[in-house]
Amino acid sequence: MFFLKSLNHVNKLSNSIKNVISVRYYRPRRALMYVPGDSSRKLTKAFNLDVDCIAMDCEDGVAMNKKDEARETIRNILNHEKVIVKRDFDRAVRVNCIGSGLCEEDLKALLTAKFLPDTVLLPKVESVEHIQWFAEKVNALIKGNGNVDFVIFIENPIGLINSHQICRAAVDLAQTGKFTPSSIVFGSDDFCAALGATRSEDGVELLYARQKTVLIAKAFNLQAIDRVHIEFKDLIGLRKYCEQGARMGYTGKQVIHPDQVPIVQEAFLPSKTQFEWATGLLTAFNEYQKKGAGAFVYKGAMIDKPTMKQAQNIVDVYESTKNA
Ligand SMILES: CC(=O)SCCNC(=O)CCNC(=O)[C@H](O)C(C)(C)COP(=O)(O)OP(=O)(O)OC[C@H]1O[C@@H](n2cnc3c(N)ncnc32)[C@H](O)[C@@H]1OP(=O)(O)O
Ligand SMILES: CC(=O)C(=O)O
Ligand SMILES: [Mg+2]
Repeated sequence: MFFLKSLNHVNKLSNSIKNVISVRYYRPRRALMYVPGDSSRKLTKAFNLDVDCIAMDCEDGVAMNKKDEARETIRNILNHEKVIVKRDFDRAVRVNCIGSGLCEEDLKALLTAKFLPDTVLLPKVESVEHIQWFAEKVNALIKGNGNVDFVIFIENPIGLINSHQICRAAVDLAQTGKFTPSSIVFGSDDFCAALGATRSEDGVELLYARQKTVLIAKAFNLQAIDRVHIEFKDLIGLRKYCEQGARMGYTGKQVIHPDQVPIVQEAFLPSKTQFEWATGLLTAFNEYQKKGAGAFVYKGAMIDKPTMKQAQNIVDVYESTKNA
């Protein structure tokens, strides 16, 4: 269900479960926070927050006449080693979309800085050709053994229709490429605009696209990152939509304002009760496997492999996110 990179994360395990359960490496993106790349003030503020992912933006958060400034400001940041204040965050960049004619210049500036960004976010992906274009540029620009995580944005109808082939191409080209597909972002604002839909309180106009995006993500073992709640002062609504997204299978949510971060980070973190349920279940599962039993009863419910996988997901996320 989740993207796995290596097993070296096992060192972070709590002592109590260290010898019983393994934890798979997981780079969390519960809150993916946009910061306009031309705003040094906001960037400085963001680096001091307790947030999983900071997306330094060259795209829609930046005015057309500030694109050069954003690119230069972000490149200067990437020329310095990442400084961890609150937690080891994902230092990500969102480049302009391929159709804009600005993407190549963004990639050239950002992938040749002294340190690579951890992740490149590519908006408005529409086709396999977009992925091929991206792979060619990234592979040519990144030197040596460098590799970046890759986040695909689905934010218009043609992108959604082609999303299966897009993900297939990304996963296949990554085998020999310098990028690793990690997530799909649902860009609901652009999606609404492209659809000609009117945003409503319950978001019914986006339901199909929101569900299909999470479905495609999970089919390719990618994280699924839910829509922005643009009414950033409405923190009660934000919590409600986080809970709804998490129930649908989303693993995180895009945010635009610091006040949104703690609510989102908390909403996508499994509770201590869930974690204890999961570790207890995994321990029992290991014991029953040794005895040759595939199915068994745990806390009154029948458990077999699918429930074990859900429990493992909870442990992975909990362990990777709890440490500041
Ligand atoms: C659909 C999409 O593509 S979404 C992605 C593109 N959009 C964006 O990136 C927008 C990001 N967000 C923002 O720029 C801002 O939050 C706005 C414009 C919406 C509101 O900004 P403000 O009016 O300054 O909000 P507010 O006064 O409440 O901000 C409080 C503090 O948080 C800071 N802040 C606000 N947003 C951010 C942010 N995204 N990152 C870092 N710091 C931020 C402000 O600078 C301010 O700090 P300061 O007083 O020390 O300067
Ligand atoms: C986040 C974003 O890019 C969108 O909703 O369009
Ligand atoms: Mg968008």
